[in-house]
Amino acid sequence: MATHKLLLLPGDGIGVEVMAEVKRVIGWLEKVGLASFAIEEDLVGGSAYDSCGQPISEGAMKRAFEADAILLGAVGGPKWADVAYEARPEAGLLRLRKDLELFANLRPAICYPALASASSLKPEIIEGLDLLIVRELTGGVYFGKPKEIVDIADGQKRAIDTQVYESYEIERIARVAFEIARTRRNKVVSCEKHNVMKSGVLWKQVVSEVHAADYADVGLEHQLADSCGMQLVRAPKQFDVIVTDNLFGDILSDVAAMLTGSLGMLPSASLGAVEEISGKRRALYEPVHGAAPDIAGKGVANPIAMIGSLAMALRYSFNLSEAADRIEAAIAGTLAAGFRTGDIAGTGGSTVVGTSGMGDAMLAELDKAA
Ligand SMILES: NC(=O)c1ccc[n+]([C@@H]2O[C@H](COP(=O)([O-])OP(=O)(O)OC[C@H]3O[C@@H](n4cnc5c(N)ncnc54)[C@H](O)[C@@H]3O)[C@@H](O)[C@H]2O)c1
Ligand SMILES: CC(C)[C@H](C(=O)O)[C@@H](O)C(=O)O
Ligand SMILES: [Mg+2]
Repeated sequence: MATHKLLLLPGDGIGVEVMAEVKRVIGWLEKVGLASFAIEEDLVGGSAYDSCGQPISEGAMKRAFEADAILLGAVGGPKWADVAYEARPEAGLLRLRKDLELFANLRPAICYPALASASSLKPEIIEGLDLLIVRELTGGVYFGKPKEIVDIADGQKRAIDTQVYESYEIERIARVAFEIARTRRNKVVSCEKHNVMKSGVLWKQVVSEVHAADYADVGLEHQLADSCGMQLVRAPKQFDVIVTDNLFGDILSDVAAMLTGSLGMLPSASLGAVEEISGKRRALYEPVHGAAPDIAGKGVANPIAMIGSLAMALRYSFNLSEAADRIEAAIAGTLAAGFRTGDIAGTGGSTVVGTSGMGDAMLAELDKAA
C-alpha cells in the first residue's frame, strides 16, 4: 500500500482540539490497514507567530510544498488582535492558499437526516439538502493590489481594497464547477454582482463562454450574489453547485454551513491544478469554521467538520474512496445513534458529548462497521 505524505497544521484555538480527534481516526485507518501515512506536523497562525514571529515559518512552507496533502485546523483568536497586519494569524493561511495556488475551494453543505431539526430553518426546507459551493480562492479582493490605508487631507484616512479578476482565473474555476456538476445533478448557479462590479461583468461573460464552448449539457443559471444569499435561506434545495468569487464564496459558505445546523459540520477542500506529468494536485483540507475563541480550551468543539475534511483528503488526494466512505458513514451513524456536541445539542440527540467524546463515539462506530 502506498504511503502518503500528510502534513498536519492544527493552528489555534479549537483547531488543535479537533485535530486531536482526526489523529485518532488516522490511527484507526492505519490499524485496520485502510491507509498508510508519513505524518509531519507544524505550526500555523498565532501559534507560529508565538514561536517564530511569522504566521507560518519558511520550514513549514517547505513541508507544505513537499506534502501530498495538508490538513489544517483553524487559525486566529483575540490573543493576536494587536500583531502587525502582515503577521496576523490569518495571513499564514492566506499565504498557504496563494503560494500553493489552491484556487479551487470546494465547500459541500449536506444535511444529515438526523440533524434536519438542527437548522434554524424548518426541517422540510432543509431535509435532503446536498449542495456544493465552489469558491475561487486565490484571487479577487483578498489579494488584489493596492490594499492599504493611506493618509489624505484634513487628517482623514482612506482604506483601499482592490477586486481583481483575470479571465483565466474565472475560466479555470468555472471548469472545476462544470466538471463536478456533471458528477452530481448537473446544475451550476454562477454568482456575482455584474450590476455593480466590472469584475462581475467579466465573471458572467467568461462563465457563459466556457459553458457554451464545452459544457452546454450542464444547466447554468446566473444569480446576483445578494439574491443568491436570499435564495439560500428561502429554498436551498434548488441548488446543486454554486460557483462564485473569493469574497462572496466566503460569505455564502458560512450561510450554507448554518443551513445544516452548525459551522462545526462543514469540511472543505482547497485544490490546485492537476499537474500534467504526475497527475497530482496540491491540496489542503480544512473545516469551514474558525478557531472559535468563545469555546476554545473547553473541550466542547464539534470535530465532525475536521474529520469530514480528512475524508475529503482520502477521496480527492489519495483515491482511498473506501476509507472515505467508512468515515462518512461513521459520521452519519454517530449522529443517528444520538451523539451530539453542544452546537447541535437539543436536536433529537440523546447523548451530549464533548470533543473527545464525539471522537470516542466515532471510533466505536468505525469499529462496529469494520
Ligand atoms: N479557516 C480558518 O482558519 C478560519 C475560518 C474562519 C474564521 N477564522 C478565524 O477564527 C477566529 C474566530 O472567528 P469567528 O468567531 O468569526 O468564526 P468561528 O467559525 O471561529 O466561530 C463562529 C461561531 O461558531 C462556533 N463554532 C465554530 N466552529 C465550531 C465547532 N467546530 N464546534 C462548535 N461550535 C463551533 C463558535 O463557537 C462561534 O460561536 C477569527 O480570528 C477568524 O479570523 C479562521
Ligand atoms: C480566516 C479567513 C482568512 C478565511 C477566509 O476569509 O477565507 C475564513 O473565513 C474561511 O472561510 O476560510
Ligand atoms: Mg469564512
